[in-house]
Amino acid sequence: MEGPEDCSVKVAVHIRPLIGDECSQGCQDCVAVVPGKPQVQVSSHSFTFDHVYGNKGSPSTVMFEECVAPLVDGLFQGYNATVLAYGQTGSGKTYTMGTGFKDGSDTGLIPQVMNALFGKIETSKHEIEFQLHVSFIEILKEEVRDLLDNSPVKQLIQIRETSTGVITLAGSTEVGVHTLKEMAACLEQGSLNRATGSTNMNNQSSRSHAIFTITLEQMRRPDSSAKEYMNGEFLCAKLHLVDLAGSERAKRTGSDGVRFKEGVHINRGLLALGNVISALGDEKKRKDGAHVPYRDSKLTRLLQDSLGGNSRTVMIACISPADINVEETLNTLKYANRARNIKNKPIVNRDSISNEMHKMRQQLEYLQAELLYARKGGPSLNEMQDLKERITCLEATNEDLSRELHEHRKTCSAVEKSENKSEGGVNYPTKSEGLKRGLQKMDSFDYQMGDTLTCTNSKEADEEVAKELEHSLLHKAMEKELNELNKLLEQKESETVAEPARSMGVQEEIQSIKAQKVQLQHKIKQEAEQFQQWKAAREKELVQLRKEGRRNENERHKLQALNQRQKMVLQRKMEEAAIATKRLKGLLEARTPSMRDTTVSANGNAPFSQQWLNHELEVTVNVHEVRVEYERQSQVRATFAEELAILKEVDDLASRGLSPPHGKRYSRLASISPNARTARIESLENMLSLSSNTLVAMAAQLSAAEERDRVLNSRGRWNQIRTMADAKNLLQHMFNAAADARCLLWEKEDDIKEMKEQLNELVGLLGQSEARRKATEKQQKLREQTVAIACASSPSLNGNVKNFADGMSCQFAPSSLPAQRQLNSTEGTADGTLTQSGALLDHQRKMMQAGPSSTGKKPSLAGQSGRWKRSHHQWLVQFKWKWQKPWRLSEWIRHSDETIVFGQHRPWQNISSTGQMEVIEAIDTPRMVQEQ
Ligand SMILES: Nc1ncnc2c1ncn2[C@@H]1O[C@H](COP(=O)(O)OP(=O)(O)OP(=O)(O)O)[C@@H](O)[C@H]1O
Repeated sequence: MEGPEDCSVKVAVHIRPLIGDECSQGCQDCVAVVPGKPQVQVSSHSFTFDHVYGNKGSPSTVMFEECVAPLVDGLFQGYNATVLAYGQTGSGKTYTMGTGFKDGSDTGLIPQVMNALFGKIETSKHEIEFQLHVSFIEILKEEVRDLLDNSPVKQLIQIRETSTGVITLAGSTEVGVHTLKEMAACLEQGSLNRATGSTNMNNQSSRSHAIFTITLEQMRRPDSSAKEYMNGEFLCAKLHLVDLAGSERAKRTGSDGVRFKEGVHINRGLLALGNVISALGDEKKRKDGAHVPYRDSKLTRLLQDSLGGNSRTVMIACISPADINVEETLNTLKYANRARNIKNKPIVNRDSISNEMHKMRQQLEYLQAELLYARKGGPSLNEMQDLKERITCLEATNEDLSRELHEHRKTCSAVEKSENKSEGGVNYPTKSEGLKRGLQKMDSFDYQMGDTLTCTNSKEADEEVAKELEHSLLHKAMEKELNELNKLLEQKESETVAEPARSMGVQEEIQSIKAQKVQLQHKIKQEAEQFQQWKAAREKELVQLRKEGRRNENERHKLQALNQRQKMVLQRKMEEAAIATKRLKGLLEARTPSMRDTTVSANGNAPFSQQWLNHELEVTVNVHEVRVEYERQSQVRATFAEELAILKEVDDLASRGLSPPHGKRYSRLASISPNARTARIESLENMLSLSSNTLVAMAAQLSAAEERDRVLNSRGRWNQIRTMADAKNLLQHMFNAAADARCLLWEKEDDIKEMKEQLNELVGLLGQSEARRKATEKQQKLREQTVAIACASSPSLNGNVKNFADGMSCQFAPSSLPAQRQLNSTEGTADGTLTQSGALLDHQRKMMQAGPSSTGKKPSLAGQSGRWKRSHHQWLVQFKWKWQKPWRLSEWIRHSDETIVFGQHRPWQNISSTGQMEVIEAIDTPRMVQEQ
């Protein structure tokens, strides 16, 4: 073992772009990178790391060269190394590491590591003998699984501890690999075997920690001169490439139901790393085991070995830039920031025993070879040495030539590419022409669809004017021609009168002129008809357009109103959320009273320790409030975003002259006019950006609360209680608070129960009222028919019967009252069936008995009917009030009985029932009256 080297964990943040789901949810990019600096800004928080990639930080393509390539170099010097990807689900860990490796794709760090590794081996294989092994395991819940196990029945790997305290994995496959292809096959096989599931944020979510370990053994060839980086004979180093499980709060992933059990473990990414970090950073905590998250402490140690300790470690903190994920992003960044403070102690691994064995093995080989040649009488050892040197020389030449060839090929392909590029350049005008055409098409489409109100579309108006002009010119021309023919005819006719001798030739001319005249008249008529037809069609078209225009206009107004209403509601909600967030911020930033201080404060308030407890409870409730609000707002935003996505899709299709496909998704939004669509898109975009700021602010406070909670928990929230008396005091206080809360909860639940019952009754009443309305309508129709028949048979009765019928309908038809008033006025429960309103009546009876009405007078049912004539709403209010203040029950009943206006008989109850009246009563007479 060589001397220690101090090395802190390097942290690089990788910001992936917004992905499909986030874009369709209307998420905004809320992560900014300070230009030219490895600094990330989210909301008002700013973090500095060793590197920042993506989102206009350094390009992701240089991540390998800057962060991982030095570790690969170190591997050849015998240093263990670890690269671990950390972050919430869907933040790009698997993508960054390449542990979802398929079909030889070389995106991701691991494929690049493999390339670099074999590249380096290739250049020094003549000096050094290399052996490579890989293992690929995943830790899912508490189990370690071998991803390279090909057997049909897979055995779980046992974690064992040797007598020297080294943690080993019994039964994990270590595959010896010789080529890049073989190593890639292992990565691919393991990637396919990984446990994946679907979460709200990632369809293909890896639900476990995956550790791909490359073990590199190096033995210097006896004749090697490669001393510059290999002091000893034998080196062994491991490179752990770790893709941790998502670090998010389990609830947000939505991995519930069947996946609940695993959901409990989702935080393990965070916990395991947290454990390692605290274990590495704080010896004391490691000893008392306060941070061991796994039941199996060996598992924790395995992770510690893999994730840090004596290796050079780079942590890539993967984050999503979407505002919807801002809380987890902030948590990740805070975590990553803490990881930078961890100091590891990388060491060069030299195994002295293997070193010795290797030397002896080589010696043995040498002696065996010598013996063989001596027996066969082959070339002497010196000759052999010469031959070997020649071979080495030839191999070196070969290598030089290969390198040259490689360089040459590279140059050729670069030239080819640039040629292709320049050829491709020829296409640009074509492409841009296509784009131009598309734009033109869009323009003309908008132009046509732009305003369908009237013929204000200037093109159509121009056409119309031209057509009318053409018609009038033609008409005038033909009229002129007709006039001329008439004149000519007159002239010819007068000629025949003046000179009858010439009449024979003139008569022919006259006939011809007359024929021409008839033809022309026919043409004029035809043209006039055609014009009229065109005009009628145009009128019809205009009427249609006006109708459509009016419909569009209505729709536009409606949408405008909807936009405004939604915006107002959203603004109000945002304001409420902002107030809650501000309150939470205040609470989080407030100086909390010390829990240890049990003295009573100077102003006579509760002891500081109790104030502390109250404060903590308030923070908890506020955090809950903000979180609930946050979830709600996110949902609202998702709805807006979905609508926006559909509208944009429809817009895009329309711009290409296509109509949206049939289906539920489009049915509601496809038919709105282009103008209304544009306005709605604008409004939705506005609302989305409005909600984004509030969401980010809320998430920032939630993250701060989580951080505060973490700090409190790590300090041991209750550690400050030192004496039993303090504990008892606080316990009593807590008990009181819990009891108060429970009582309040009981009251609220009781209220809810009451309200539900009352709601059911109201629904029942509404149903009855509706049935009555229908029956009365039927009656009204019947009556009208009777009146009509009567009028028809005796016209003299007409006026009287009609007045009588009108009078009756005004008097009796409940439908003449608005529905709400019917419900609130008299019929109410008194008209309802006893079965449906039984509970309420029972209750009422009980109250009657309990109250001063039990003075001996048996309340009449008619009296009860009067009680129910009170507004139901009033009754509800009093009923609720009574339950909230039970001690005022008797007072309320007395008051209630005194003020009740007892029922007045309905006028129709006294009317002698004949004819139609009987029918009305049969339907309208309240059951209460029937009971009576
Ligand atoms: N840099 C990137 N560029 C483009 N797409 C990316 C990038 N990083 C991740 N993605 C995409 O984001 C999605 C989620 O990525 P990935 O599966 O790597 O997340 P993860 O952090 O490993 O999630 P989990 O913890 O759930 O396994 C994938 O569809 C992936 O293709």
